[in-house]
Amino acid sequence: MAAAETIHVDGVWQAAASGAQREVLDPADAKTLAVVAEGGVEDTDAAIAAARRAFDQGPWPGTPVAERAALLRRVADLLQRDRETIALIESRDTGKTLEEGRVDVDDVTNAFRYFADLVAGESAGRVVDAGTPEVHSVVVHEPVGVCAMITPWNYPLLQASWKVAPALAAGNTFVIKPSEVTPLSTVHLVKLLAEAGLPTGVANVVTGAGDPVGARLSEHPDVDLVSFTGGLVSGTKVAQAAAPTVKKVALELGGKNPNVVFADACATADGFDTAVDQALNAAFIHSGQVCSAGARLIIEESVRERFVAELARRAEKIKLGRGTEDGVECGPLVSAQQLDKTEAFVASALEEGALLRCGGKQPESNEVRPATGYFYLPTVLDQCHREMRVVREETFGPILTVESFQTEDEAVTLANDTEYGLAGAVWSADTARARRVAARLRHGTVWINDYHPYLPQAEWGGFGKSGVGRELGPAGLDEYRETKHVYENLRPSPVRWFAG
Ligand SMILES: NC(=O)c1ccc[n+]([C@@H]2O[C@H](COP(=O)([O-])OP(=O)(O)OC[C@H]3O[C@@H](n4cnc5c(N)ncnc54)[C@H](O)[C@@H]3O)[C@@H](O)[C@H]2O)c1
Ligand SMILES: C[N+](C)(C)CC=O
Repeated sequence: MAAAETIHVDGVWQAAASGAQREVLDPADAKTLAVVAEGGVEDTDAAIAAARRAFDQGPWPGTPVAERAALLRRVADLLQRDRETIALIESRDTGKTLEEGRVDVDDVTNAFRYFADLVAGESAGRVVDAGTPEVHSVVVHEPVGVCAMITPWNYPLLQASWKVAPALAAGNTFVIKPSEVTPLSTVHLVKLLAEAGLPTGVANVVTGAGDPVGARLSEHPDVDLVSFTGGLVSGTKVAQAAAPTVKKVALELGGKNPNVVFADACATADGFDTAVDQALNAAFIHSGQVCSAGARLIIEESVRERFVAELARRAEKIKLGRGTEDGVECGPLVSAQQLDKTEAFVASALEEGALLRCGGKQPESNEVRPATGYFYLPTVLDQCHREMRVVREETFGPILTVESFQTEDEAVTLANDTEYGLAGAVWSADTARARRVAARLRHGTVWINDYHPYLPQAEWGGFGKSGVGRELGPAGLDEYRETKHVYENLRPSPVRWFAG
């Protein structure tokens, strides 16, 4: 496979039909990391046609479930074999630390193993009691068909695996379009699928821009389902483009996620230490470029000053640098665009009256800011309120805003005061209160006394404008299946509805 042959159609790695290429940049120094094919409509149509043929005429949809599960387990083994290679690709492409890259590979592996076990453990269908022994009635699941998958740059392989693993488990074929910013690990995954023995044409990849590649996938009549993970603006366009063909649409969009801390969680030294540490983890892991980032700290007023002072002290000590270097805790932002966006959010927050507690600029030291890398200091903005743009919109950068409350009702109102509804957390030493608040939060995932864990067995997705549908868990498999009722009359006879 030559450098720019990153389009995979019908088992063949190839360059873009137009010959166009794109440079993928290393966000730590803005230098070229790789050159990939810049696919267009022609490449996308060819990939869809291959996936269509593989679904309509190929063996995969009819492959016994046990064999599909076995293939998924082989992919999991290959992912673990290549763990260091993939972690390095992911770290250099996204800027995240090598250790975060390793965790991603393990989570991806677990997703493949989970969906293998899930389908392998299912019964072939659900027998329905039709009320008479003369009828055999059964509800079965079948693959949806050709799936289009569009993924973001922050967790390229992880978000791909939450689509690819259930889609294959269910017997679908697919075309995947990774983010043009970070396409490299998806290309590697598709190579592993071939190595594991997936039939030709089942897995196709087109590297290229959202428009035209993602747009074409969304509108194409031969695509039966489009599963998108990314921002609200692009997700809305995908839904609009998909509507005329009434294909299934799954959207995993952004969040503006509250991290609610009650004073009782901070009553002991250990409790205080844990809540501060986890607030840092919530907001700044992967430089805040996480859909579920706890970017809004909503804290009980009585502990606000002590909590925020300690938080800012620790945030200032976060070690920035190239994600592959030992000891580095936060890498750069992924692109110049993300850096510009972060700077603009901080500037608008300060204009609107926020109090800067730390950060608020790029690091000055060359040691942590090599050449033109896209680094930005972890930033804490105190005295924020709901009218501020930085509180309402997803910043997707290393910015933590602080709001405070006096009562439980006020905490819940603030936490739900967002058009999104992806994730959030509540910290309290009072179990009854923590559960009461969790029950009132309008978010797809709620953590009590924790932040960020997700499990392949548990559905992931959002309320409100955080999306439509769920990934992971049994519902994450059902996204990729049609449900069919087969009603078999064992003693057919005339119904005589018509006399003649
Ligand atoms: N809910 C989740 O699980 C989850 C997970 C990760 C990221 N995200 C969200 O993703 C966003 C960050 O990722 P991003 O900046 O890559 O998002 P993005 O919306 O800019 O891009 C996502 C993908 O959509 C493609 N795209 C862009 N325009 C398109 C169009 N018109 N038609 C079809 N596809 C198009 C892009 O090329 C990319 O592959 C954040 O909002 C984040 O919250 C959500
Ligand atoms: C879904 N998650 C948390 C892995 C990545 C979100 O950006």
